Amino acid sequence: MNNDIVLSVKGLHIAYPGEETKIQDITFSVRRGAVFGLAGESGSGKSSICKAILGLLENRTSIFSGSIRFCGRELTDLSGDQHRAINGKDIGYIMQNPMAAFDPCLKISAHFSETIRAHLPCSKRDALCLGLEMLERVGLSHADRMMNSYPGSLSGGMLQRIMTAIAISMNPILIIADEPTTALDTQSRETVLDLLSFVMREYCPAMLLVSHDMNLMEKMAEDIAIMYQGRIVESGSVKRVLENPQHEYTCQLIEASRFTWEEGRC
Ligand SMILES: Nc1ncnc2c1ncn2[C@@H]1O[C@H](COP(=O)(O)OP(=O)(O)OP(=O)(O)O)[C@@H](O)[C@H]1O
Repeated sequence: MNNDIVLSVKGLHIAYPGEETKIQDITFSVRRGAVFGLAGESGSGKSSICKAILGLLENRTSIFSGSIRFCGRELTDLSGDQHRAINGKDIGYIMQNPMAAFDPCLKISAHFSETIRAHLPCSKRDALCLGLEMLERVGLSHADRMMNSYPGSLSGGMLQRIMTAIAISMNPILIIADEPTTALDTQSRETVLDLLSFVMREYCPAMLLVSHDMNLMEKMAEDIAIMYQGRIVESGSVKRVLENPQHEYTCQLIEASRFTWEEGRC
């Protein structure tokens, strides 16, 4: 086994009965301390792959086969409880929509306390101390006040930072960041970019970064796979893919991302 490989996905197939798009033959690996980018059109299957890694695909509505190995351990054989022991601790998850990631009825302190105490045998007070430290680390001032706030009273950008703080509080081996810049304005995109760069510099996890945004990929990722209609149509180093794209869809993605950021800067 190559110890440098944290996540290895091989021959993954996912189908939703009745849905036309089938996710087929997905193979890639994520190295320790490196960012692997998964880019592609909407509906090509990126979130489904993340869900498969996290054990969140429902047997009732989806059929999947293939291998997903995390630090050498096969994940597709695990029970829900076994996944829950890994998710949030060894695998941190930064979701696409920060508003949807939080329970609106629970204060931020409860979100920290629940995640940390699910994995560490510590008191509520110790969990909150760790939470406060993490909020400061991701650059949020007034951490005390924030802990006492409900998600609805905070901006999307703040919630994204808090979600990142929760994700890194357990020092995960792998972080999955699913479309972290989608639907953000240019300035917020730059902030998320700084935040993810900070996470990589300080915590050095492996990261699976899912995005349409080739600018983000260029700045963050070493290697990339491009998905189109449920398949990986091109993969390689980000430098090679950007300089010499082989698939027509890759060219469109690069062009669209250039336009988006330029548009935002006007
Ligand atoms: N729970 C589900 N039940 C049925 N079909 C689903 C389900 N989840 C996803 N799909 C279908 O699977 C395909 C892939 O969806 P998925 O959300 O994984 O794509 P994506 O690349 O992440 O898209 P986006 O970038 O818009 O988030 C789509 O055709 C979608 O409609």
